[in-house]
Amino acid sequence: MSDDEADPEFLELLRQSLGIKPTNPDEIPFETGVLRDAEFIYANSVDVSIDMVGTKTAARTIYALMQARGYSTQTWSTHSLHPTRLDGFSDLEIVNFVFTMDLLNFSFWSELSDEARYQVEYRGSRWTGYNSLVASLRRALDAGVPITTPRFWTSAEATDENLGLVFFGATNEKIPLLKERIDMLREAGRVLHENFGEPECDLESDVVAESQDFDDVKEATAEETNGASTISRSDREDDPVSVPNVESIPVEETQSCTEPGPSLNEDEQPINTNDDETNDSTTKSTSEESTTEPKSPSEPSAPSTLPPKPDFSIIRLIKKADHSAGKLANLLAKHFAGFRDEARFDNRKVRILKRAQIFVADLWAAFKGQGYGEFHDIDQLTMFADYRIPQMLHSLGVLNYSPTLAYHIKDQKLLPSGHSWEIQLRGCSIWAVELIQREIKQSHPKTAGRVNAVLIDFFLYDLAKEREYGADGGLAMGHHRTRSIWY
Ligand SMILES: Nc1nc2c(c(CN[C@H]3C=C[C@H](O)[C@@H]3O)cn2[C@@H]2O[C@H](COP(=O)(O)O)[C@@H](O)[C@H]2O)c(=O)[nH]1
Repeated sequence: MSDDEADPEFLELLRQSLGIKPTNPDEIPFETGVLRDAEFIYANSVDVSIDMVGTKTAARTIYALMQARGYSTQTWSTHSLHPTRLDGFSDLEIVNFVFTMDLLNFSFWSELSDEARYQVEYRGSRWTGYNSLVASLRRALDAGVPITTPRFWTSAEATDENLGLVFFGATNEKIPLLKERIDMLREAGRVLHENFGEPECDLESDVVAESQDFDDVKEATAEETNGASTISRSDREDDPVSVPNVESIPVEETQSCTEPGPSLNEDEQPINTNDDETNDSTTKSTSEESTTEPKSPSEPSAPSTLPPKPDFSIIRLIKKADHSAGKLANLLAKHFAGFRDEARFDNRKVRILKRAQIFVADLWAAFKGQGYGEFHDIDQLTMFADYRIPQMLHSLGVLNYSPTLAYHIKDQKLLPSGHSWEIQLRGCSIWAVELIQREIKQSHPKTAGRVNAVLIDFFLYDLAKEREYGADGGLAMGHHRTRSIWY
């Protein structure tokens, strides 16, 4: 423990002397502390500052654009690669997909040219950046590889070679930090199994409890599913929401406690590919990332076995959070080293929690604030401090850099993870989005409850993608280059 952190024993003594109830060390707080730490970083930053006039102007621009586009949680599902019920995913599959995606949602930038950089071929297009990850997960599922099933990550079949094939690219560049991604999957698989694994193989009671708890999702999505023209898999037994009663679960599944075998379960068929990916509002921004000329698929032969049992460990983790966004982010940071995105700044520990928070936010958006996505304190989440939003905020005139930092970024020099500049960029971005949010709410009081840091962040990310290569309103400067598992 360092000088700047309070001695927990001393704090406990102080609480006792003041007659305050002792705290339970196992209790997970509802507050993340990210916003408080961001304000501290902002107040002590010397190379990054926030332009107050720029912030007000940006707030006006962002509000106007969000209004004009009807930007909301619904927008998330219009991203052509994101999993949806209309695309045949069950709720369990969406939860597991989103978790896997945000477990690996980091470091996609390349030092190579646009042509030579890592790209994933999927559905006749080549995908880069974040989309390359989502495409590789979709491609693996299509091929029958249970890449989003936690139990698979620690199975004998999930060798380095097989996991490497999941992220197979169309160019000579590999996905950045491949080894770290594989380690991340294995660590998460182990932690989920140890802390949120099946209680004595009692799948039945779990499924019943989960289906009762989340009945509202069932209702909310029934309409959507009924109207779907694509093949729906909502009657799958691995879906706790759409399973009306436990009797519909095949006997082998409720009784089996054995580790997943190599056979392909009929009910875990690869996801049906929906070829219609063009009629959505975000297709433009996402397809801009893919090359125009479709290449012939040169997909690798990947492991094609699926576990016989559904894996509810992530759902159990979510349920532990009692519908609190802060608690869920804290649970992730507590249990998984790979989600513990913290740093030191000015001799103090600061929490940033980019991927833990974006997981909660993606759940919220994927389930439109209901069922697994219902969080009563979603507004306490901050923006997700990565390398795209600072770039966008700088381009909008919100963030200013000292000349040395500005040249460093412009010259595309590496910025080591944990460097003071990096923490300033991340912390000031969080605080800037908080100020933008306050400005919008102050100018438009009726938006309270409909605009928050999550939506502003998602919007800014989408805008950054739109403007990445655009001649008009293009991004003023490149992004900072930190090779990191945190974002
Ligand atoms: N702050 C923030 N950072 C985000 C995202 C997303 C994608 N979220 C989806 C969900 C809702 C949105 O509408 C998006 O469709 C990825 N990233 C981060 O960007 C970087 C990759 O960038 P590039 O190489 O250009 O793809 C990398 O650090 C990655 O972790 C976001 O939303 N917010």
